Amino acid sequence: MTVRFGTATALDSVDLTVGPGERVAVVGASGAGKSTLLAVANGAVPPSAGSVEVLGQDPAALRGRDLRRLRARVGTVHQHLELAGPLRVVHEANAGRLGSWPAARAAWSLVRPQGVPEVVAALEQVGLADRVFDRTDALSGGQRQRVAVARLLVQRPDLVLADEPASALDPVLTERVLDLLAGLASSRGGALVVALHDPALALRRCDRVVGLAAGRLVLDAPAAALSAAELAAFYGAAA
Ligand SMILES: Nc1ncnc2c1ncn2[C@@H]1O[C@H](COP(=O)(O)OP(=O)(O)OP(=O)(O)O)[C@@H](O)[C@H]1O
Repeated sequence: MTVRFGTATALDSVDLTVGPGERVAVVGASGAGKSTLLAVANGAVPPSAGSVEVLGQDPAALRGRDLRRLRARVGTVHQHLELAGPLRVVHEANAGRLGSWPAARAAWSLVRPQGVPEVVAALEQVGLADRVFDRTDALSGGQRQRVAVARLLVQRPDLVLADEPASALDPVLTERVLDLLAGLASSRGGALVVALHDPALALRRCDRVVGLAAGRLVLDAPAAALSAAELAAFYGAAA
């Protein structure tokens, strides 16, 4: 599959299959195409050429309820955290499951938050249980990142996509968040695909590493077959 933005080719003839239960790190220099790959996988960006199947379905072929059902099964932590400013943390966390609620319940939840115990349990896992009714625009970058992870814990997707999910976190929280995302995917028998800039983290937390350079898939290997030094060199070579 190929993705072009105007004259720029973000992904160039990338052929990749991720199976259930896999934990895949996506590595590569800035601009290599990692975010685009994840955006294709969650159906946000359609390929310019070729095809994409997400959980056995082509998102571009789905409309209405079928598309909402597929979206409810895919959880994404975005690199640039798109948390809506004036919303409370509880609403942001609940956004993960709006797709699986009837429209009336979703709307009512903005007035009187629904499912608060599950939200609190998810926030507890990321160390933010005391911020449930705070505004998201009052949170630090790392706290926002953790709210985004809590949103996925509430959503319980079958496929977990994460774009630098721990970029604003300290080392302890980084490990915790990676644990949670991997656990979430494996508890549903699904896959985790995570873009990471830290080679050692990629090797420690994932069982497969795919590498992109200028939109091309140039590495696809079991983590056990790679060393951190080799991966670090890959970043350097791809820059
Ligand atoms: N919406 C867009 N419009 C135009 N070009 C885009 C768009 N999104 C991405 N690109 C281009 O596609 C290429 C791949 O970008 P992408 O964001 O996927 O890289 P990345 O590996 O995630 O980088 P980073 O590590 O810096 O986040 C880049 O050259 C980028 O400029």
